[in-house]
Amino acid sequence: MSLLIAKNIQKNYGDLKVLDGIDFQLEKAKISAIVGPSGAGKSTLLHILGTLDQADNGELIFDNKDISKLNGSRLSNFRNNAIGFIFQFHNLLPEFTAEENILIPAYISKRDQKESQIRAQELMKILSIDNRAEHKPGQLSGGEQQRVAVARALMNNPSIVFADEPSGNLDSKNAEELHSLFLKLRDEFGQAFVIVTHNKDLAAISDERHEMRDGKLDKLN
Ligand SMILES: Nc1ncnc2c1ncn2[C@@H]1O[C@H](COP(=O)(O)OP(=O)(O)OP(=O)(O)O)[C@@H](O)[C@H]1O
Repeated sequence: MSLLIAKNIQKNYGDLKVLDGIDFQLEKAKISAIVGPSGAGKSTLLHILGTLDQADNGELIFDNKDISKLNGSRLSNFRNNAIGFIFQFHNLLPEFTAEENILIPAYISKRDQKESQIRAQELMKILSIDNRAEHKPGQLSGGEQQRVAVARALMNNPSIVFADEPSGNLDSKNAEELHSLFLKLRDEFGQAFVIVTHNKDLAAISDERHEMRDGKLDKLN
């Protein structure tokens, strides 16, 4: 059964037809890469699939549930519990420690504090940042900051993590480490990812690749 099914997603910005009837599916424990030229609409699609933005038309079915019509607090509750996000620039809060940043989604969802702390500590171990828990983002390397952002994305145990150019701001060694981490999370925890990327290595290790071009999404071999 598919975790996510998107049907006939359409999005225009004024006269600009950015998404022209996109169909997309994602299974559990799969990494799906979306590639394509700059301005093709990759981020727009990712934001719509991740419910950060709304399509003009189309259907979004998450875990067998039609979420296309959700809005307001029901949509934000759904998003905060079912979806994780990783961006190119990690968007960590500079005044908070690594651990506090990781805990933010749990605070928002009012999850049990003790259990959340245990989960945050487990995630920091898995991501090899447990010795950085008390550091603020400014005291962390770029690779460590991005791993904190990955832990934050995983905090509420999302069905799907959406990542927009997650290694776009990393040097090749840190990028490679991050990519290995995605594979580990897929293999050990069945985590599913949708990743927009220009990074050829990341596209190559993904389970499937799609190309955005002229408003359409094509599956590549
Ligand atoms: N809020 C908006 N209002 C108007 N136009 C927008 C908006 N967001 C994106 N666009 C336009 O939609 C098109 C697709 O943008 P998008 O960011 O999705 O492309 P992309 O494939 O992710 O590009 P890149 O690889 O450069 O990040 C672009 O022409 C962009 O200028």
